[in-house]
Amino acid sequence: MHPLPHSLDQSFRTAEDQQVIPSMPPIPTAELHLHIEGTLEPDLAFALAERNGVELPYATQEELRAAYSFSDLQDFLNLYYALMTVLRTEDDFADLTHAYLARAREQGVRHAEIFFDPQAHTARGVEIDAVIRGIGRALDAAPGTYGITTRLIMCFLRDESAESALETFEAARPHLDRIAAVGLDSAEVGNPPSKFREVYALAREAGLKCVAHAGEEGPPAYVWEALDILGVDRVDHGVRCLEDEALVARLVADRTPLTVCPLSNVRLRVVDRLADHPLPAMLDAGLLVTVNSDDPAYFGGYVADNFTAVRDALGLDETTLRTLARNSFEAAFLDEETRAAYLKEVESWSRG
Ligand SMILES: Nc1ncnc2[nH]cnc12
Ligand SMILES: [Zn+2]
Repeated sequence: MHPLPHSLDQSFRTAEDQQVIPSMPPIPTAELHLHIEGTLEPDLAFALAERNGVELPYATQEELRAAYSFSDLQDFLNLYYALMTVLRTEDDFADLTHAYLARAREQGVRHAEIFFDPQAHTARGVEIDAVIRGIGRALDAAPGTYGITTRLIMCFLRDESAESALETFEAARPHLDRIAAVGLDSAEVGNPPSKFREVYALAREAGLKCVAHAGEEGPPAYVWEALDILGVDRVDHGVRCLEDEALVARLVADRTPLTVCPLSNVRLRVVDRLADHPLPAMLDAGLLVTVNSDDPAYFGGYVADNFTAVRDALGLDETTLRTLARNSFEAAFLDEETRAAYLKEVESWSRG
C-alpha cells in the first residue's frame, strides 16, 4: 500500500502499523490554465471586503461556499465577477497572487502560466496599472519565495466588444514586457474567436504568444477558428474537439496542446461525472493534453487535487500521470534549458 502522491495530507498512517510516514511529494507540473481571480478563497474574499469596505451579500464564509453550485459556465461567471469586486488595490492583487503561489508550491507546481481578466477590473474603476503591478510584484518574488517560474497571460472577455479588447490591449502596452501571451475567456457560446481577430493580430505583431478558451461549452467550429483565425499556440479546454474527427487529426498533427480542467468540467456541467470525462479518449487519440485547475477556489481543488481526482475516477496509472506532467512542460512557454530541467524532475519523481 502506497501513500497517495497527490494528497494534500501532510502524512499518511498505514493501517498495518499505525506509523506516521511522510506522504510522497505531488508530481511536478506546469499549471497552464489558471485564472488568478478564480483562486480567490472565501477567507481572503472576506478579509479584502473588510479592508476595502465592500459589502458582500453573504454573512459568512460558509454561506458563500454554499453558493458554489453551478448549473453552467454563465451561472459560475455571475458569482466569479461579483466576488472579485473585493479586489481594488495593487496590494490586493499582490496578496491574491501570493496566496495562489503558496498553495501551488504545496501542489507540486514548478511553473505557472497565469490568466488575468483586466476588463473585469477596469470596468469597476480599477486601473490596469494597479492590476498588473500587483500581480507582477508577486510573480517577481515567485522563483525566490516559492521556487516557481511564471508567465502572465492577459485575457480578453469575449462577451465584451472587439473594441473593448483593442482598448485593453493598448492600455496594457506599457506593460507588455510583463505579459507573455493573450487569451480569451468568459461566456463562450455566441462569442466566437473570429470576433477578436484584430486584437490577436496586434498581439502576435508585438511578439506575444496566443491562447484562447475554445470547445468548453462552444462547438468544434470555435476551436477551428481559434487555430485558423487567431493562430493560437494552445487551446484552453478544447474537450469538445472529440466531436470532430478532422479537428482531432489537425490538433494531433500540429501537437497543439489542450489545457484540460477536469474538476471545472464537472462543476460547470460540461461532463456529468468525472468517471465520464473524455481525458482518456483524448490521450488515446494522441492529443497533447494537460491537466489544470481553472478556478480552483470555486471548483473544489488545485492542480494536484485534479490529478488525484482523475487518477481515482478514471483509473489512470503512474505512466499516464507522468505523461500528463511531461505534457504540461512540453506545452509551457519555456526556454529549452528550463524545460529540460523540469522534464528531468518529472522523470525522477517517484510515488515511493
Ligand atoms: N472556465 C472558464 N471558462 C471561461 N471563462 C472563464 N473565466 C474564468 N473561468 C472560466
Ligand atoms: Zn478557464
